[in-house]
Amino acid sequence: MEVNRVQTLASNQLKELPPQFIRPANERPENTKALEGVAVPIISLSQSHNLLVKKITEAASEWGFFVIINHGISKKLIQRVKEVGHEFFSLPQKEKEPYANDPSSGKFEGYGTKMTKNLEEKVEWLDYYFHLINPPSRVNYDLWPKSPTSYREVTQEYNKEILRVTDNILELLSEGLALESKALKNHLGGEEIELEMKINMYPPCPQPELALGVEPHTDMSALTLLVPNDVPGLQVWKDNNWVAVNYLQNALFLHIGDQLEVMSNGRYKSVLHRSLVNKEHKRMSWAVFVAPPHEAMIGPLPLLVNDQNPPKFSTKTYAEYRYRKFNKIPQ
Ligand SMILES: O=C(O)CCC(=O)C(=O)O
Ligand SMILES: [Fe+2]
Repeated sequence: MEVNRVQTLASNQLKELPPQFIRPANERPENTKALEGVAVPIISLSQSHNLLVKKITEAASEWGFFVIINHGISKKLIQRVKEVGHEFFSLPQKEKEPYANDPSSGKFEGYGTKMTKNLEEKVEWLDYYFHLINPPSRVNYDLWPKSPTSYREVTQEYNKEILRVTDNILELLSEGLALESKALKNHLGGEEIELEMKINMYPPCPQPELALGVEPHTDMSALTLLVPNDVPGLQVWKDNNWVAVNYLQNALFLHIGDQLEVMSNGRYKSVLHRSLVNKEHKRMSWAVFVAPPHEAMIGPLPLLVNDQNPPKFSTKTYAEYRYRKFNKIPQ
């Protein structure tokens, strides 16, 4: 199947944005500017435990988003993750196409570009690469880029490090709900917890004020840990405004996703976010989605509901949740 890649379109020195990328007026960045002078929470993981629990719990409840520093993942490793992703997308087009995914037939992993079925529906200005990275027993390494050759080793090492940080964050978030520290991780499948890598590639865009990189959405994961390149673009929704997230070298941008909002019965907020694109510069970001196995039953945790706090969300398998979200069926 022939897919028009955004990267290919962008390489044609377009002066104008093709119509399928032009957002309705009320969605355009030029009409929905981010609020100036608001800073997102930045949290150091190396501070006193009690203070850390308090800060993370507050940020997860009020923002559903925070920036993590002093997380212990080396600058060098983050740099290498970015380099191997960058190298893959720099390959000639014909070397990338064999990795093409096909979401319409359930093949989500691989190299992808969203397409429209009708002209009303607008598309996003990006290509991506999506694949499972954890647990190792479920990973199909044939679906990972084979070029550059260091891709696999670097990504496996990053998986280990992200798992370690995830464990730490889930413990702090459990404590913030007055739960036993392993509670959230256990409900997310314990050692079967799934991590998925999505590399987002946003080529320079001729009219960025009319387009979106990714449209406003909440992640369906439990958590998402993201590192961008140094081109700004991520914005989070807070108190009825968009707030731009500044680049911070070596930091991890943490999003609370839908599954943690459900499990916490709404105490933690799944953050609405979007990304903008840039006229001169290519933007890239590396998102790791942390999610339960598809067969896991996810609902408000029993210890968090009672007569005064009835469940705000229904309980269903993660597979069912995903199916509904993809097909825009109310949960
Ligand atoms: O590129 C970004 O900063 C955000 C990407 C994103 O939200 C996603 O892939 O779910
Ligand atoms: Fe997202």
